[in-house]
Amino acid sequence: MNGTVTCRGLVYIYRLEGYDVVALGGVDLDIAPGESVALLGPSGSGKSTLLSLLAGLIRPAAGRATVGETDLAKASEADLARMRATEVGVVLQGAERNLLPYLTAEQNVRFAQRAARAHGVGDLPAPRDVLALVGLLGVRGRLRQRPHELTPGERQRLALAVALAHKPGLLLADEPTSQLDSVARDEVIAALESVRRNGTTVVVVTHDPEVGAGMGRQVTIRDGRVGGEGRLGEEFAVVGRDGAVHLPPDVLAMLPPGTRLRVHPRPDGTVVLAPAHAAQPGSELVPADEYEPEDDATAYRRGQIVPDYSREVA
Ligand SMILES: Nc1ncnc2c1ncn2[C@@H]1O[C@H](COP(=O)(O)OP(=O)(O)OP(=O)(O)O)[C@@H](O)[C@H]1O
Repeated sequence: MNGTVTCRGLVYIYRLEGYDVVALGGVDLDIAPGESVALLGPSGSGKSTLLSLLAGLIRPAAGRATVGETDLAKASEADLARMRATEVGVVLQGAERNLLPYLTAEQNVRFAQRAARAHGVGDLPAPRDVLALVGLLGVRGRLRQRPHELTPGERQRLALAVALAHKPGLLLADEPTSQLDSVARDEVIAALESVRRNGTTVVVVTHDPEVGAGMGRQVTIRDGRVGGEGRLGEEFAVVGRDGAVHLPPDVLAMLPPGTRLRVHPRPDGTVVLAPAHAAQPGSELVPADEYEPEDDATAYRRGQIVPDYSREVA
């Protein structure tokens, strides 16, 4: 069990006939063992592509990514197969795609352990323990039922159990709550939390803010890069390796693309971005040594100041 993820300038390009789609344009991301992270962001921003890369299903076009000890750019196909069989558990979108319909819940988990066993992993957990971890043990004899006999929420938790059958250090789940009602969704969130408490790193792609809130950290992917982060209820913009910052949508509405900004570092470690068009003759920004945060309201009304962005982003 390790579960560490490191991405540096990670790029992925879909090469289509006649043109390329740059799905990831330089992702920098660190995930520590035992963290739970939600990947959020608009449709098409690159979340699923990032998940597929971390799962070793596709290869980076450039940049670096490691999962545990495996360098995803340099690893051989055999290394990647080993990583998938022993270190990473993947839940594809749509519970059914992860399950064999003719096997019972318990048999599905046992079957999923075969690849790890083939790679020499001996101390695999009992399927019942894995099912207990996701809250499926003792639910009306669910162990002996087949996927179609389970409720949608139970089916999704069985898909989690199958991905966890070989006790991976990292669980990757793509939209694990899509098409679930709120009760089933909350059960999946609780199962993911139980998995994290058990020591597994959890990375979930989701559109659901409730799922995002249920994870310890929220990472927003925009245009193929990490655009922002949330931790403990606080929102942060993230400075990219090229110095670019994705402004939150409400600030972007005030500062549309192409706006010229004056950038004023402040002694207190904050930075003020002032649109060039807002500066009136004789209304210079408050000098750094006289700057007080309560001046913001006045300066804001003059259109001279926009929200501060801490340089000390997490
Ligand atoms: N197989 C593919 N072939 C070509 N382009 C693709 C393929 N898969 C994804 N893309 C493109 O790559 C970009 C990122 O897609 P991706 O599916 O990773 O985004 P996403 O954030 O997961 O979107 P969604 O939330 O809608 O699932 C998009 O422009 C998408 O159209």
